[in-house]
Amino acid sequence: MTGTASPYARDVVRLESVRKVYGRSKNQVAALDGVTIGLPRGTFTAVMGPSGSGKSTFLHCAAGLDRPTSGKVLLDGEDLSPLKERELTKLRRERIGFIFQAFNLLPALNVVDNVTMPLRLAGRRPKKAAVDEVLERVGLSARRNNRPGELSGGQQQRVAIARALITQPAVIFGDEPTGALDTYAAREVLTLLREAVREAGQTMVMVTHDPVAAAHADRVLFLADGQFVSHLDWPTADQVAERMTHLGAWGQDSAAVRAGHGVPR
Ligand SMILES: Nc1ncnc2c1ncn2[C@@H]1O[C@H](COP(=O)(O)OP(=O)(O)OP(=O)(O)O)[C@@H](O)[C@H]1O
Repeated sequence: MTGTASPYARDVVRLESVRKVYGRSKNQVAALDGVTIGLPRGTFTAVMGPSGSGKSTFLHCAAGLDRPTSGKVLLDGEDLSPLKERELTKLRRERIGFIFQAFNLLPALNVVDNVTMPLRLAGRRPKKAAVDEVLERVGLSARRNNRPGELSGGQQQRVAIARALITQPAVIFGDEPTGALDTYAAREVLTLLREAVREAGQTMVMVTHDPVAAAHADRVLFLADGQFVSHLDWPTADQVAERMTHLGAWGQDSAAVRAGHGVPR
């Protein structure tokens, strides 16, 4: 980028005044209520917030899976709003990686074929060296011919991480990527994600309910009622948990906060 580049050029993902409204008239819900935020290249961001605060909606809008009601989403400076469905699908396939709680692997395919699926869908021939490297990175070189059903949950999620990394996407979005894993496997997966950011300059955005998972991020953003209300840089899990408690995320406070501020608009 040159000196004339936008001051936001380092943001891989940028949302500007994004609103996402579901429903009609008095049943309307502003799931995102005017969100402006930039996610810089090579950073690991966790998004937390009480149930119903808009985390999934944020992820879906930021990843081009859903269109905002108003406002803009930019990926590497490119405005997604004018893109047609086919162009969005291509962009998601080629420039965005996804990791889901439920792994979403194809059960009939072995590890290598699952990992290389995004390349083949994009009409690109997988290079053996690149596949070997990504399997090595996630510690699955010895399991390359196994099917998902023959792997543990943590190993399956590592296959999904390899599948996300192989296209060298601009950004990887994780939707509760450790939600189905035990503590040990979750820590392994988070360490891998952290390394992909630190060593390979990957940009990573993860929605999570788990303060321990969030504490692996550089920055934790807190959503409440469709707006980012605060953040913590390099927090401990305890600091994240405390902030969540203040947002009324756990226990009786949660219902009180939602009833008080009213998520529906
Ligand atoms: N398709 C939809 N139709 C109507 N309302 C929706 C739809 N999707 C989400 N909402 C509403 O938008 C708000 C935000 O939902 P969202 O799923 O983004 O929250 P969340 O923070 O991800 O919640 P959770 O932690 O429980 O998964 C909620 O009030 C929800 O009921």
